[in-house]
Amino acid sequence: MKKLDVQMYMDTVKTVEPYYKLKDDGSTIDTPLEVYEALEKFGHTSFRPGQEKAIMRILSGKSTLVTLSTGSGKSLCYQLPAYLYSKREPCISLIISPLVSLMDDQITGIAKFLKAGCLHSNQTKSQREKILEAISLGELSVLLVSPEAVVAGEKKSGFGSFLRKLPPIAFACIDEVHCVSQWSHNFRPSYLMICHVLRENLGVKTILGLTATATRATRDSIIEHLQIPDGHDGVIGDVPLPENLVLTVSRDGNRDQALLGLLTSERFSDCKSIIVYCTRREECERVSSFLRTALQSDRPLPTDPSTNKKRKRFNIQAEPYHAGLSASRRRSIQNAFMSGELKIVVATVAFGMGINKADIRAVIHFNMPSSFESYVQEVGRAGRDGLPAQCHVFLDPLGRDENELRRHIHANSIDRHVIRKLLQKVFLPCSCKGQCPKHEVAFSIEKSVRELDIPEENISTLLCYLELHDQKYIQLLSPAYTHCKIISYGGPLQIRKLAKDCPPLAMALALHKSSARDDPNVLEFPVVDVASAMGWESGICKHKLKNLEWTTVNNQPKRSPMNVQLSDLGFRLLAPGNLLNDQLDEALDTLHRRVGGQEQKALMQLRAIHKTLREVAKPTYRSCLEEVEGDRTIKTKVREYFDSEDPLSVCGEMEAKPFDEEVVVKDVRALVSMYRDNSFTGRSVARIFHGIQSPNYPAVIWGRCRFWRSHIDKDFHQIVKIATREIIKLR
Ligand SMILES: Nc1ncnc2c1ncn2[C@@H]1O[C@H](COP(=O)(O)OP(=O)(O)OP(=O)(O)O)[C@@H](O)[C@H]1O
Repeated sequence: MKKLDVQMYMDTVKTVEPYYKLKDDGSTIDTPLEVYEALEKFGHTSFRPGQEKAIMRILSGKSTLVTLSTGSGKSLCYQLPAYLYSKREPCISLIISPLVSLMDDQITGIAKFLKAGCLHSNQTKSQREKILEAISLGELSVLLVSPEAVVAGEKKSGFGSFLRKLPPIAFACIDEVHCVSQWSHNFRPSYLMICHVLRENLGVKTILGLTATATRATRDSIIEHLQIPDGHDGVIGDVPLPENLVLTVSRDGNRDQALLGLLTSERFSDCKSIIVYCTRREECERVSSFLRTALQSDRPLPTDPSTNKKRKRFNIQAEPYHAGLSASRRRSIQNAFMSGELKIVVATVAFGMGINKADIRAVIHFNMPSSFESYVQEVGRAGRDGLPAQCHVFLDPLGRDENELRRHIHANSIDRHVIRKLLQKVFLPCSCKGQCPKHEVAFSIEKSVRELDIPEENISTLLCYLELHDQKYIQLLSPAYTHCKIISYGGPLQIRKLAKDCPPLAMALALHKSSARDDPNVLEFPVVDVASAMGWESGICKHKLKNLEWTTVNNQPKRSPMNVQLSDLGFRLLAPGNLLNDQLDEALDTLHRRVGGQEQKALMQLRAIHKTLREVAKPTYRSCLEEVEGDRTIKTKVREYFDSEDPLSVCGEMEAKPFDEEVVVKDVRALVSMYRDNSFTGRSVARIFHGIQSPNYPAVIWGRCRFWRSHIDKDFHQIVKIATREIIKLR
């Protein structure tokens, strides 16, 4: 929404007063009877730890962070207040959840008396319209939406427009709220903006954050984002890792055989639903077919000691699951696993986000997890029913897993000169004197991705950082088409004739005159250039231009001989054009520091978990079959990590391991001379050597090059340095 629209919208928004008043000292009142009655309505006789406090805080209008382990009953913390608020007055509670593919399932899980609906981009138009109608009729008490839908709320039409139709919002709940701070930098840029939009654009005062994993540092940053009035006192949490999980680690030389041994051992053989996590897609495929073959062999049937009868032959089916599979294949594998038909899923971490299967009995990390945060989240998918569940990590004795995970981290780092190029697209020079009111800027997403050689998501993130910067450098607008092509079937004269009544067309013609033009019947131009030359908003220009396709004959609308095509979706924003060089440098430094900081942090998180797992790992899986006293050590260490003021201090100094430069130098030269047409940078060479794909160097093509992944064991930044130096020498 634009500022003015926001103001108008905010003026019409009726705010919802807290359900209960706070005591004079700012604390919540004692829990009234009606809250217990509501609890009973949800089918429970008593609160689980943390629930009562969270519910009373939300009913008293105090923003709160709930960090409870998976399966501990976090949903009630928003469902019960939503129920009471909606009983008192017409209002809605907004639940922001990143799990778009599972929203429909989440709705099914909500008690029927609490009218809930969801809005997401995977719905058909008619499904969406039905929900919108229910919203406008005030029939819904709870609405689940994706973070993107909330942030896209500035659009006048389309997906984001529903925000204007909402009844007063009682409170908002952000699920997986750690995304605000932890991996949001590349996971979902929109998470960075949510709190801002909720507060500024939707007038939400109370926000509830839910997560299963948050270190102290993450909690600190969530407290800041949610503006929790009483800081850490407003955090309700338990120690991650439920007691029913049995955790072990081993560092077997032959992991395939060890995995097989583990699965057929007494500890795991009765587990009916198992997730095996691998880092790479290829590994998922390989391990699942290995398991299928190995587990379905005609081995003699084991005897069941209780009945003394031969047990049924293993009916194990293992299937891979990763982002490289088609959506329908992924869905059918997920469904088979959920229904219990499929026993083992060998998956990348893409599997499991929001999987709500209470009886997953085991989670095995065939490759080590990338941080304690991911570890806790991934093992937390097992044993949600509270019954014992088995978890095991295989640690590569040679540390190759760590290299593999490091690749993923480096994939998101960005060169300083690339950030500078992006800033040049954002801050276009203008001639404003004094404070610039900010101009509309739009640039093609596709072209920028190619030019900067970084994915769209990373560009969005950088733009979000600029918007959230203290200086509020820019204001992001929703993406829009940037290019206009007008084809006149009535010849060039027709274009000029219509230009008389269509100022944007006249301006396009004027601007276009100076450039060479091949076909006189065709006029092509960037819409924002025309808009800014006129001082109009590009949306209005596009509307006027699109209207050229219609004419009125005898008071009837009729197609004109013009065809107006809008194309090339672009990032769109408002930015000042007269920033001083110092300010530009500052913006550049901030972004570069932030990206570098994220990379450094992820590397340290990886190192922290690797170091700890190495300390607790048994030499082989066999030592983990019966005695599980190691379990205690792991749990203590994980808890220490989450409670520590400075959890990453366990890593010590990060030093790159020295390596033989000569080999790398030789390979850089060979690569550059082999592919002369490519304008390599130090980073693009390092990415190839580490097997990291980018928009201009996709794995499907470069994966065939002999240098792909050839130096994965060497420090990425050292390779960037060496390659940059060699490329300059070769020029
Ligand atoms: N007070 C309670 N008494 C008994 N059972 C409860 C209570 N609160 C919640 N539950 C039950 O606990 C189970 C898990 O709850 P829920 O799905 O809310 O967990 P969660 O913390 O949101 O998990 P996740 O992290 O996976 O989202 C549900 O079956 C729910 O009905």
